[in-house]
Amino acid sequence: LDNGLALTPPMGWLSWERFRCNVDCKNDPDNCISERLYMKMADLMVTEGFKDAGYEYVNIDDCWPSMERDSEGRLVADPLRFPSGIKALAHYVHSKGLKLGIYEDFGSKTCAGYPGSEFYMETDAKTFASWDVDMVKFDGCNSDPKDMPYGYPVMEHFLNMTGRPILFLCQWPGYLVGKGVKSNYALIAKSCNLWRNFGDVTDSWPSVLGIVDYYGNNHGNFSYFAKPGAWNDPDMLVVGDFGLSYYQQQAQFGMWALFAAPLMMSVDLRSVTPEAKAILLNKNIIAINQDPLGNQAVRLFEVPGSISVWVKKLALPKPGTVAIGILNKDDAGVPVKYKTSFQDLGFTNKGGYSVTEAFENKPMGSFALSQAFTISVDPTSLFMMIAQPRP
Ligand SMILES: OC[C@@H]1[C@H](O)[C@H](O)[C@@H](O)CN1C(=S)Nc1ccc(F)cc1
Repeated sequence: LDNGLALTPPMGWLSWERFRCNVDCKNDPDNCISERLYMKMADLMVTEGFKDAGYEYVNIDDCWPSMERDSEGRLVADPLRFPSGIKALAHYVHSKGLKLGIYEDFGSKTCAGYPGSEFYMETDAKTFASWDVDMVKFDGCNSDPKDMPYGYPVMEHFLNMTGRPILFLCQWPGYLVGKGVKSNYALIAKSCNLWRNFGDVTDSWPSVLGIVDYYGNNHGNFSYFAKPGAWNDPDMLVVGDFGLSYYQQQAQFGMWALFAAPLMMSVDLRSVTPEAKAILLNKNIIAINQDPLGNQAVRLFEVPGSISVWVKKLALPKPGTVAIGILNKDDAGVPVKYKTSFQDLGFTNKGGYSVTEAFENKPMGSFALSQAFTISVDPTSLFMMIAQPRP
């Protein structure tokens, strides 16, 4: 969507995967969906260095509103859980130099059964702008997927008419998967700054691999529609949660960097471990994700159940630079040894490449174009290197 926003993939924090629809503030005040939770996470994004690393959105998801709209048909935040209101919360988040995201749904109700935006899109767009909200995630539950190619552009129009720059996250293509309705990615990229095109991530390695496979298969060639202002969204990061091993957390972070995905953490920043924090703050990997060229990685090939090789073109530190990821899905004990050369990978720079391992920023030396080299990739891990063309 050409609204001047998201020129690089958005970065931030989103409550859903880690906090879900916990509305029991009476018995669980520290973890329920409330203004206190978002204010706390905003505070920690600043004090723990996430803001400095580029994370800027603090996003509310489902379950925030009252079950009833007001007499003017406007959405109202739950008064017990958001007593100050969304506008005050937005101002608090802005006072920290961050941005606030909110959630609604194209249908009659949200996925969790809260009031949806159907028949209220103009009202809701105006309400969000009046609250100084910076991003809207527009879900697709309880709606007819056939209406989405008409409805999502209309919501974008209403948001645009408010005159406030608001990042628009569409769930549109994700609801067309398996419905026999082909996604029109040209129209989607014209109407949305980012779009979820597959199922919800959960806190598990199989869930992450399912998304990786979908992106590798690239049905409808959606990866070619990624560009500044328009991004494929493989859903949240679960780095720092419970289900992934250290190396699997590193692998998700690296793969999302290669996807040019929004980097939306869904983690309790009050208890994130130093290891998980180091992954989330890895400057080298964030630079791959935020590269100004806005190219999304494609999978060159895959050995089923074993390694797959992914390439993302970069503009920095100089044109011709590429990030190369080698993902090993194999969980049978020993590392997989992968022998190749830049020529075998389809590269052509006559001077060869100088290579750095990306996670630890360790120089690997220079390789002539046809020079063979072997990479050892540990089980359920990602090896990531940056290759710069040599003159
Ligand atoms: O309720 C909101 C929640 C989150 O916003 C996700 O990111 C969205 O993809 C939608 N969503 C959920 S749980 N959607 C959903 C997930 C599984 C299901 F069987 C029915 C609905």
